[in-house]
Parts: sequence; C-alpha cells; structure tokens
Amino acid sequence: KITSGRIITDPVCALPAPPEVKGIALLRLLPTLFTEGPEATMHYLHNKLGSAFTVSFLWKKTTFLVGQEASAIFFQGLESEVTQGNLFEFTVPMFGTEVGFGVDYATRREHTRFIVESLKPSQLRSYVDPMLQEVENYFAKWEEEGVVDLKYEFKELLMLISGRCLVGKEVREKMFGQFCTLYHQIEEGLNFASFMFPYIPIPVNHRRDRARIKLRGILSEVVRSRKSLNHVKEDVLQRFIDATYKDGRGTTVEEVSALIITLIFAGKHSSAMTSTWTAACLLDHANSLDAALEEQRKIIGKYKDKIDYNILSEMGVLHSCIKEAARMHPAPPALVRQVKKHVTVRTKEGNEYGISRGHTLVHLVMLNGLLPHIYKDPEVYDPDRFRPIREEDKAAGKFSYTSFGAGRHACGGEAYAYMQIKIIFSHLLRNFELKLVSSFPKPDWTQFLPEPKGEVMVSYKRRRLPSD
Ligand code: HEM
Repeated sequence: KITSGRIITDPVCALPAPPEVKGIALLRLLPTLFTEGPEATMHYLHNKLGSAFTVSFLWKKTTFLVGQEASAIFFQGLESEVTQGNLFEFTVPMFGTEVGFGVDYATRREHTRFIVESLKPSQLRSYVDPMLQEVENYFAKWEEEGVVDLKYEFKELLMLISGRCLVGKEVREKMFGQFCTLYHQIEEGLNFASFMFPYIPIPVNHRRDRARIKLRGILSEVVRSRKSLNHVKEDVLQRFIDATYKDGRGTTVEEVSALIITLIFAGKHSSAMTSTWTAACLLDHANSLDAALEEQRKIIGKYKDKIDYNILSEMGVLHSCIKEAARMHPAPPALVRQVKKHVTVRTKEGNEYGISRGHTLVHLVMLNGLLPHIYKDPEVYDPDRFRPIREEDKAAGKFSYTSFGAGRHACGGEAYAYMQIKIIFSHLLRNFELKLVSSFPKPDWTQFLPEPKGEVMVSYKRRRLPSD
C-alpha cells in the first residue's frame, strides 16, 4: 500500500512526510522496473504520488523530486542542509585523495573555481583549433563510404579531444595509447560492486588503483618537466599548474594530476553520450536534420570553411538540436544529495513536506525535462522549442532544464561541451551524408552510467555540403 502524506511524529519535523512506497508496494513495482526500466517506474510513481515521494528500502529512505518547485531545495539548499556528502566516496580511489571527495568542502570549492576559470569563454577560444585538428584528423581516417558504430566512434574521438585540450600535447603526441589504457582501467573501476564497496579487494579495484598510480606518474612527469623548463602551453593542464588558492598557495603536482583525471571523467563520457543521442535524434528526424544542414550551408556561404569561437556561437539551430537531445536523454538521468539537516519541500501541487536528516534526495533529470506544463509535447524531438520566441525552458524559469545540473553544482564544462559537440557535428554535416541503419536506441540501464543500448550503426558517404 502506498501511504500518502502521512503525519509523522518526528519532533524535528512537524510537517507531513512525502507519500511513501515501501514493503509489498515496493515489491509490486519490481516487474515494471525489470520489464520497462527505471524511467517508466518513476513516471508511474510521479503520476500517482506527485512531485515528491519517498521510497523506503530496509533502513534507507530515498526521496525523489521532480519539477522546479520540489527541486528548489535540492539546487538551492545550503551545504549545511543538502550536501553531496559522502555519497561520492567511491570516486576517491578513482581520482585520489587530493581532490573531489578526498578533500574538505572549502578546498573542493577552490578546485571547482580552478575548473570554471580554465573553461570560461576567454579560455575556450584557445581550444577551438586543437579540437578542430583532432576532429579533422579523426574523420580523415574514415573511408569514402562505410558503416560505423557511432557510439564507439564518439567515445574514441572525445578521448582524443580530452587528451589534446585537457592533458596537453606531450601526452597526446608521445604516450597517448598508454594513457588511454590506464584511464580506461580507472573508468572500469566504476561499477555497481565498487560503488557499494569501493575498497574491496577484487581484480577490477586492484587494476583501478594500479592504473591511477601509473597515470599519476605520467602526468606528474609532464608537470615537473613544464615547470623546470618553463614551458607554458595552451591547455587546461597549464591552467591548473598556474592556479593559486585564495591564500596565495600554488597547486601541487599531485593535485594537478588528480584534477585532470577528474575532469576527463566529468566531461568525456557525458559528451560522448550526448553526441550519440544527438546523432540518433537528428538522423531520425528529417526536418531537424534539414534545418541543421541549412544552417551549415548559410554559415559556409558567409565564412567558407573557417570555424572559430564566434562562428560556432552562430550555430543556434545545431545548439538547439544538442540541447533537445540532452533534454530527452540526459547524460546523468538523476542527481543525488544527502539531507544533513531537516528541510522542507514545497511541491507544484501545493503540498509542504518535511524531509528528515539522513534521507537521500534524488532529482530526476529524466522526468524534469518531460513535464508537459513546461514542454509542449515533451515526448517529441523538437529543437525549435529552445529557439527565440518559444524558449520553453526560459519561459518556465529556474530548474526547468537540468540536463547540465543547476545551482551550486551546475556543470562547469557546459560551454566547453557544447563547443566540442558543435565542432564534431559541423564537420560531420559538412563532409558526410549520414543514415541511421540500426533502430533508434533505447537507454541501457544496466550500465552504471547509462548510455544508448547496443551499437548505434550509421552509414556514411563522403560529400561536400555546398553553401547557400
Ligand atoms: C554533454 C556533456 C555534459 C553533461 C550532460 C554534463 C552534465 C553535468 C551535470 C548534470 C552536472 C551536475 C552534477 C550534480 O549536480 O551532481 C555536472 C557537473 C559538472 N560537470 Fe558536467 N556535463 C557535461 C560535460 C562536461 C564537461 C565537458 C566538463 C569538463 C571538461 C564537465 C565538468 C563538470 C564539473 C567539473 C562538474 C561539477 C560541478 C560542481 O560540482 O560544482 N562537464 N555536469
């Protein structure tokens, strides 16, 4: 039985708790969960219980939030109320104890500042040419025509771009194969077993730990060499080397190396998956594809083959196509926090609930982008909804679009991500005729970081897109 808005006697919290699902009611949901997946299950609970509801399993209470009103506390709450806390403990053996959840909150905020500064528009301009070179070199290896798994291709390409723009030329040119192998071993350390028990002695954890030490060694060598030879480069690694804490202290070699590994992790998979969904959506919607091609023709007419930061900013149609794919298929489908101090959640339906300390809070990005009072026909791929005049997310206001997070922990790499994805797609659209040959992918919920299921097979044929 699903209990609704029950008055509880917790002395700290006089407000009713959100509707709760537990025991037999929870068991009854299992068939839907296994046959239709988490999104359908959450849809069902959201429709039935409203925009805040709690799932209780054993002693663990997880409260799910959907929509702007209910999610406000998630994004705006103080660190003393709502925190990422020790939920991300599992990332410490992946990235090291010098960054992320291995350090205190104040130091972590300083590191976020280093990241945001290294990816701000004035810095982004310098990453356009290296990104372009990586993209051109990559697709130059494709034949005259063929069939590829675009998901695989994007994973490879995004790793190359990360290698060049984040890690820098030394590693990219001399030891990239070794770097990738080690990085993948760290990435493989992210699975359901290591998430629950990050330190248990299983082979995948051993490999992750050995890989992190070796990778750290490689990066430390590069940082030391740059420092001793006074070699200054145009990449994120250099920005981290030059960064200073508020007290004037510089970053250590270990911190710089750990920050770079963290950043590749934050940006590579999410960008590769958003690119894959964008391709699948575009190739499945002739109107949107035509609009994106038309925009490229116009831009070629104006600037010929030249691409720079400003020209990329003119690709508004392409931008909306990517944003719309990320709305329907957000790279992280849900975001998590922990309640540190009792908080109040106000819902769109006009309810007020008290959430007690110790609850896990989950903001459901995957449902937030599908709310019909914000998005017209939310199940339809319609990039125009983000174009001037309509701008459905802006019209609705704060927290209506959360595919890149929001509030204190909003994505620090959003502009960088759009830039690299736009560079990839402008190249693909100008140089290849593409067709989706496999069926439109479903999300694969068996992966720790969900991605399109199976191969995303696309046929390509070289061509030169004429100008308008
Ligand atoms: C399409 C690609 C991307 C998507 C969909 C995405 C999405 C997100 C989301 C939803 C969050 C919020 C996490 C939370 O609230 O718990 C986030 C945080 C973050 N992202 Fe991204 N991201 C993308 C690309 C990137 C890239 C390319 C970088 C860097 C190169 C990056 C760096 C970060 C960082 C550093 C944070 C943490 C911010 C903080 O905790 O203060 N992201 N991202």
